Amino acid sequence: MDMLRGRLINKIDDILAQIVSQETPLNSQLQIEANLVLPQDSTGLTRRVVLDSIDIDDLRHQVASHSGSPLTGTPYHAQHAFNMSHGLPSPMNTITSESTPYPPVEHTMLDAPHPAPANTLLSSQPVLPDTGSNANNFYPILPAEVEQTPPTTPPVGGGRQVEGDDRTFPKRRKQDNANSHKMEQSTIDKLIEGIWEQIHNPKSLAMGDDLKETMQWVLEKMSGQTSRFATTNLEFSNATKCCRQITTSSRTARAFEVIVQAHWIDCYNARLAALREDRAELRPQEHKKIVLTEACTSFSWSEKELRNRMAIWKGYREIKDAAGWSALIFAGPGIYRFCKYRLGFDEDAMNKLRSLKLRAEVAADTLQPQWRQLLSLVGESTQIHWRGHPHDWAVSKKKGEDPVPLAVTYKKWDPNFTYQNLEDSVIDTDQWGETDPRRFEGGPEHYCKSCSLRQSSIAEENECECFPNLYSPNPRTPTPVQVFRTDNGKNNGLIACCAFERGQAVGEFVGKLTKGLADVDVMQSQAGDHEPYQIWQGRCGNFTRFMNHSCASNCQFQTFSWLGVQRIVVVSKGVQAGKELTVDYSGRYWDNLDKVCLCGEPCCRYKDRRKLASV
Ligand SMILES: C[S@@+](CC[C@H](N)C(=O)[O-])C[C@H]1O[C@@H](n2cnc3c(N)ncnc32)[C@H](O)[C@@H]1O
Repeated sequence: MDMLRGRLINKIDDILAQIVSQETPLNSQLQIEANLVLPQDSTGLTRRVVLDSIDIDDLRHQVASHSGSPLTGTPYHAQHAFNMSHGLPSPMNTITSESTPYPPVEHTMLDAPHPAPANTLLSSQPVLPDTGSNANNFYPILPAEVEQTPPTTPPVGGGRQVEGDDRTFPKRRKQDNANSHKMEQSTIDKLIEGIWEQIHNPKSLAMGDDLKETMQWVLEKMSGQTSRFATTNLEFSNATKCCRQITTSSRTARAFEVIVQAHWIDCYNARLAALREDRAELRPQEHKKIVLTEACTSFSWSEKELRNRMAIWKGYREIKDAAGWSALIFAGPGIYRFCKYRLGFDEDAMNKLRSLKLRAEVAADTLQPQWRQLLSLVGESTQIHWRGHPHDWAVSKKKGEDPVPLAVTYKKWDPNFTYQNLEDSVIDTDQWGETDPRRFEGGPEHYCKSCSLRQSSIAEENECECFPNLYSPNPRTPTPVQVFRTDNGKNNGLIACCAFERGQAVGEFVGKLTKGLADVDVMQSQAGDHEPYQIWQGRCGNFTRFMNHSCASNCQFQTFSWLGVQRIVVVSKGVQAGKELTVDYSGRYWDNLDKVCLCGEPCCRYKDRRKLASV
């Protein structure tokens, strides 16, 4: 029954999502029927059973009033629990095919305090029309489907400079019909994205507390409560902490469960193989029967019950064999459904999982190394394999290809390459002393220049939610991105492990705050009418340093002010999980740069540089 119910729910959910996104006349009804087809040797009749009828307008109204609609890409199943009984939805500088990334050109400090903006990366500048520096030169970001090739920025100064745009950043998509024909993510893609989310969530695996300790802790927290339900602020906060604690411990327990169950399948197979050798006189079916009986006795389950569970556990083992232990451990509750119904459990899915294996291990080892301790339960090595910062490794999208230490990927240009990962920009005190060149003048109160709401580092006082994943009083969680080896001559690039919704911040362009650099890649910016500054990422910064240029980029640089300090934010224009994250470096970057663009887009503006130079 469970399986039937699951299949029906999925089917009906999909139909409902389609209907809601289509035009239907007012007062349309969706009638749900089933046909009971009796065998020919019986009556030969088909009996129609009307199960229920749904008012489409009501349905559409409910979906629209819901905070996340299926049209925004949130899994429909997660939003509406369909009640079956009631029927209503409750690199560079040479013209070659291979570019050199961040060439080991010695950077020169210019004497002039306001250096010529040579070779600067300009954020979002390419989307500006060629009409000078007037603030009204607004080139709007259109929805992805209708976005046009932006006009080329005229040559200004040198090249290799990027800038942040202080106008608009991509807004979250309206819940209109623009997405109505969007394909739903496949089950495997949902599972994979779930794995990435869990790996990048520092709270997903708590180690060391056993259940008894957790219960004791919960009881202590609850002891002073005035009623069974938390009513005061403190009581509610305690209840929330208890709930979080239990949820985290049960997630850990769940990880224990899946690895032990997957391992048990290997034990079962080993026992079967041993029996085949010891009792060669028996037929294969008899060997199987003996082992099943042994297992049923120990589990105290019927054979049917055991077989049902084994079917799911075999799924866990298949996932472990394809994607490795780390993916299995971080898969989360979605894995049960995936294995139970084996929806999309095909060769294509298995190949996706195989190419995920080493990438997931790097992320798990560097972000949540305690995951390895769980492996002692199944006799596997608990040795951490990939050490350091997650972005100290350049991973491969191809299955079986080992991640490479970042420094190795720059060896041919710079044998001594090092990169220091920074959370926040650092001030080049030789240039700026202790003064942050990004700071605007102002009082203790800060209001967002974009949404006009109050910004504060105190949770209760902050109202600005422009980029909550970067700027909010809550601690930041690691961004689900990886540095990867590109296969078209661009050396490294940045890959999105999870989707980034349009308008969502991917990360802040973080590096050394300096000035006067020439002939190296820099971000050029200016806070108000203060002296311009540069952000240099040559040897220190964050993952934004690895974003390649595309003439049809899926992200853009934007200036944003948080607590009176200007930031350069990489904002998504809508990026799917598994895609390379790209920005448009702009004409100013490419000017005088003897490299060709390898973005491969039909609208590429910098692919034929030889031709340009001869004009
Ligand atoms: C900010 S770095 C990006 C990361 C770089 N690919 C790496 O491996 O370090 C910029 C350099 O990457 C390379 N690059 C980025 N986008 C490119 C493109 N579309 N075509 C060719 N090379 C590109 C160029 O060498 C460029 O100077």
